[in-house]
Amino acid sequence: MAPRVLISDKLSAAAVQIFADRGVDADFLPDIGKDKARLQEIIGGYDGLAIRSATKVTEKLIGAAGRLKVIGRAGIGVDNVDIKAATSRGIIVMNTPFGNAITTAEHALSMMMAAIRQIPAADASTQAGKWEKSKFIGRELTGKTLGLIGCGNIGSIVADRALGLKMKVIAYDPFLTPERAISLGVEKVELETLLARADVISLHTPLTDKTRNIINDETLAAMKPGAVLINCARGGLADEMAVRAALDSGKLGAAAFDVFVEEPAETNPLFGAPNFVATPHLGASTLEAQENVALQVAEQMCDYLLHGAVTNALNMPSISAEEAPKLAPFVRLAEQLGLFAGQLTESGIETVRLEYAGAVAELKTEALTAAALTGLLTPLLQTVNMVSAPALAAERGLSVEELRRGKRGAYETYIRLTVVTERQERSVAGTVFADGKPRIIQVKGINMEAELGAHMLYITNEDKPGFIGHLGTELGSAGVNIATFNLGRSAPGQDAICLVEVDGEVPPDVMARLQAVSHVKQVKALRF
Ligand SMILES: NC(=O)C1=CN([C@@H]2O[C@H](COP(=O)(O)OP(=O)(O)OC[C@H]3O[C@@H](n4cnc5c(N)ncnc54)[C@H](O)[C@@H]3O)[C@@H](O)[C@H]2O)C=CC1
Ligand SMILES: O=C(O)C(=O)COP(=O)(O)O
Repeated sequence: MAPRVLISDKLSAAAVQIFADRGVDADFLPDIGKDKARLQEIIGGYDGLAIRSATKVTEKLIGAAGRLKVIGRAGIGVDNVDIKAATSRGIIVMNTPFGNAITTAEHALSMMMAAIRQIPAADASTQAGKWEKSKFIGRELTGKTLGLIGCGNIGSIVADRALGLKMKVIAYDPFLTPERAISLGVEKVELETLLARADVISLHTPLTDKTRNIINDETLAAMKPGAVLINCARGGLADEMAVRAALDSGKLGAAAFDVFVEEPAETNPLFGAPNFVATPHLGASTLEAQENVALQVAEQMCDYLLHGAVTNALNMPSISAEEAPKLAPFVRLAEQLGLFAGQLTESGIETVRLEYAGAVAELKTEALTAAALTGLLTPLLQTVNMVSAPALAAERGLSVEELRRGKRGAYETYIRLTVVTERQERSVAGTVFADGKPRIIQVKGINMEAELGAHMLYITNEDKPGFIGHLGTELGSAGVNIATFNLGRSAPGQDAICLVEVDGEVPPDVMARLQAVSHVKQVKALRF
């Protein structure tokens, strides 16, 4: 059955076309994002949700989205998505980090010019028949200092264009490297310096706990008198009441905002303030940007839903369409190793160590570790997948170690998973043969070669004559058919392990009889 996607915001029709071309059923309901109740009712029927900023993907909505595998944001900001809730339900959240960056940078520059030359007010006055030439005296940008708070994708495009306008550009961004600052032609400064020196300040950070209200009474007081403030990033970066007061007092010469704490902003403390310019979250709204982000998000969502390829996800490492098929058998192996160890481990796991040897070490091992953790946590948790497993493991205080090494021993490539608990260390290793099927090649240091079926018996025993016959008789007389039988031992007469695939569940009374077979130490039924 084709995957189903809901487009719940106003995406360009280009997205609908991509979904259709690639064989994904897409329902284009661009107003439903704003109808929370209706969205909640229907979301359960979809594998993918494509959004812009109007749809709020809350924990409650995610709770009703039983089938959802991917949320695609046609744009940059994902503050309207509860990523933590999505992650713990195993849903990938992806965005399109570059498609609308130029357009948004251009909007920030338009807002800067509009504010500094009072274009909206001059326009209204002129069209009202007044000719107030002396009322609208502006300021020149050449030679002025632009202070960027946040110099990532959009901030650096703004910097490039502002340098073309002969402005001096300074930037406060803790993650901007000195080398990058030099190559952009901007001076990296601390926030206090930026506030003290900038004639125009433009915000280009995401909204986080650190950036919320970064523009407040205190930072406004530290600005130059008559400074101009631009916000085309996120409402909430500036305290709107404080900005209003600064405009009223003349401390701020002008401000131009595209984004507001509450959106849609039908009323706002800033509306009507002197020299204030507003647009309704238009930063990304050009034909070019909307086509870019719609095409990109639709392609990314199709790649994931149809082939398991992951691009621009915020809660999962990227896996290209080329890598996905190479990775798939190792994902299965890693998950089986995790399931194996998870079912055998009774006490609390402290550390999980994954060793990747040979060719597999060249693949996206982060994804394989996520698959191993999925298997490991499956016996403990109801729903877990590669997206949620790393976060769930971290929540449980599990320390995860990854080692990568060249080919070693008889196998071209293998994965070994070691689980360390308070009491013991237990390892299980496996490989993928040319047929693409995973095999277990070592359990607790004992070599063997076993394919894992749906129902397995894991038996530890002493390597003594008579054991196999006795075991076979018990299973046969209980009507349990043996599909495969694999043995390994540390040395003749020493510890041995037996992995038996059986054609169905083994009843508890038969398990008890197997446990009583001579030389058996432990019998455990495992499910894969
Ligand atoms: N108005 C609109 O329609 C649009 C708004 N946006 C918004 O623009 C903002 C920037 O987007 P991008 O440049 O693509 O993001 P980005 O992630 O490329 O850049 C953000 C920069 O902010 C910096 N940063 C993070 N925390 C900081 C802090 N505490 N202080 C100073 N800098 C900090 C980061 O180091 C990074 O360099 C986002 O909030 C995004 O949602 C994006 C597109 C359209
Ligand atoms: O991409 C972003 O972060 C934006 O803010 C654009 O929002 P929009 O898609 O126009 O609702």
